[in-house]
Amino acid sequence: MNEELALRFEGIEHRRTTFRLGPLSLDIPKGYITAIVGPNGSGKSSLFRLALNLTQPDSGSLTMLGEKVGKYPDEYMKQRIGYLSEDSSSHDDSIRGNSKAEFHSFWYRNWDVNLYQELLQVFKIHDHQPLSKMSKGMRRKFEFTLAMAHHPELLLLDEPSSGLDPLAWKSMIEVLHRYMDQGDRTILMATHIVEEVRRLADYIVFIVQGQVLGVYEKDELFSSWMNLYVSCERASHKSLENMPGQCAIEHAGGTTYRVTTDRAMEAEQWCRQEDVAIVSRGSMELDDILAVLMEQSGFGIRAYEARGHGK
Ligand SMILES: Nc1ncnc2c1ncn2[C@@H]1O[C@H](COP(=O)(O)OP(=O)(O)OP(=O)(O)O)[C@@H](O)[C@H]1O
Repeated sequence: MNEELALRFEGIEHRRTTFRLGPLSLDIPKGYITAIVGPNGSGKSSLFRLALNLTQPDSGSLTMLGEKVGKYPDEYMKQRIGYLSEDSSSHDDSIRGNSKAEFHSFWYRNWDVNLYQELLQVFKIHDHQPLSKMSKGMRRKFEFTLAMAHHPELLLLDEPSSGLDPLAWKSMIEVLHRYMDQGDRTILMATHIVEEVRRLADYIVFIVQGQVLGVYEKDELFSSWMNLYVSCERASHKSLENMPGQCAIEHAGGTTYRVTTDRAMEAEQWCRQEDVAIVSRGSMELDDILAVLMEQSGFGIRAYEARGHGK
């Protein structure tokens, strides 16, 4: 058993009529924030449902906080986890916020009424309303508050900022930073928001069509991926293909080419050696990197068209 891991997916496969997740293996380190990033329908929420034992894999095994998922009753594991699902449950619509909180206080051993009240104030929530009467953002903030208030060791957040206004989003980021400051806490979050990943994540997992494309340390990822605009007499598609980490080459006019590399430092060194002038450098955003990775793995638009589809 690895004490350093919050979650371990080992050879997990989950088949549905129109979708197959895996087979995949994935380690989520303890003490860090990991963001799962991928297009709609790629399997992010499915990973959460498997971790929470809401659905079971067809093969493989899953370990969470050192325990095999499914070995103990869910009630035991859920004491240690805070979960914010993508959608609110309609079963709770008629319940008032404070009644739901009362239920949580009874059920969770570590329920912290002071933290609960503090977060209500931070997010300006009035918990006497029925949940169905709260606005989408209000309800999201309330459910986030509930997920936090029993001091979970592990937070599973499925698109946490969905529906939040910019001020509430900032508050949420601060609350999450404060949560992590306590040490030995872990967050696994699914998100489409690039800025959220930039501000929060230590690690990034890219997932597409049920397959993990890679796990990356965030700062390393952003510093190693770059668009280099290069120019030289000899510059031709052919010679630039030898640039280290070269992932894509596009003619940008005249003798200038845009080369995408995932090994920026080595690529620049190569340019100096080969007498290729670097005209400018462009950092890459997460969605650009994901698009290139998808092309490389055969999941991208070009790869799709090359297989004779989409014409
Ligand atoms: N209850 C279900 N029954 C059958 N198929 C399902 C069910 N829930 C999800 N799926 C399918 O599983 C696939 C992955 O869905 P999932 O919700 O895990 O994706 P996601 O990455 O979280 O997407 P999004 O970014 O849109 O939230 C989709 O093709 C979806 O249609």
